[in-house]
Amino acid sequence: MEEREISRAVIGRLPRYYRYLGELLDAGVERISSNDLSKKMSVTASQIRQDLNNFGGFGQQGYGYNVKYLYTEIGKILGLNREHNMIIIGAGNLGQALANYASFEKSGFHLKGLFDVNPRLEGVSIRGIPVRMMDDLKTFLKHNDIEIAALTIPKSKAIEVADILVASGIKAIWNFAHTDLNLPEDVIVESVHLSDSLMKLSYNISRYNEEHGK
Ligand SMILES: NC(=O)c1ccc[n+]([C@@H]2O[C@H](COP(=O)([O-])OP(=O)(O)OC[C@H]3O[C@@H](n4cnc5c(N)ncnc54)[C@H](O)[C@@H]3O)[C@@H](O)[C@H]2O)c1
Repeated sequence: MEEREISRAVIGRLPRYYRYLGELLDAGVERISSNDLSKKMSVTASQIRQDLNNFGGFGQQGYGYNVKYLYTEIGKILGLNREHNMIIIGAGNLGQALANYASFEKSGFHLKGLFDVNPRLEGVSIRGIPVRMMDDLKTFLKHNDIEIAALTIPKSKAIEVADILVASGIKAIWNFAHTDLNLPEDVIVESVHLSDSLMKLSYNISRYNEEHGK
């Protein structure tokens, strides 16, 4: 496939296409028109055509899209055709919830370790993965090929711990701590703020109430 610069907005929509196409595949659907996909996803058909044309037009006029091909190609763009090993730093409420969510494995994200500073968590196992102490982190990273670290620790510790991770060779951080990490350019950071999503929900509730005179 031809390499092109794809806008961040389009990239941001790809996981959703990937999810829907995966469901269609599971349901045995081989082809889908942009109109049908549009109805399913509540996105305009022209948006779908525009987005998917970025990748050299997977669709054929009159035939619709080949679901498996599109799913595979979007998966490749999202890097899901490779396995990713990850660790979680901070085995508290959120860290344990992430560790318990087995579905990440289906997309090729393999949880290899959980780390914390709380000695009471040492030896606790989540889905067979023991919580290790931070003192063991450097040695663990030396002997295991880990690409991603999820940071689910208090904000006050995030910068210090991110620096340790980077010094130990981690190249990607999935940051849940509510703080910006100022890391070298070759370290990829994706920050997640569930509260942003909740605020969007709140905005939509207010808008709905206004429109309906409530
Ligand atoms: N981004 C989001 O959407 C979102 C949602 C919920 C929570 N959070 C954030 O995630 C973090 C964790 O939340 P939680 O509810 O799981 O808290 P928690 O207190 O249950 O867990 C935090 C864990 O981090 C450990 N820890 C503290 N310092 C550490 C260090 N230096 N190295 C390793 N582990 C360390 C603690 O011992 C504890 O087990 C907080 O910063 C919280 O604000 C973010």
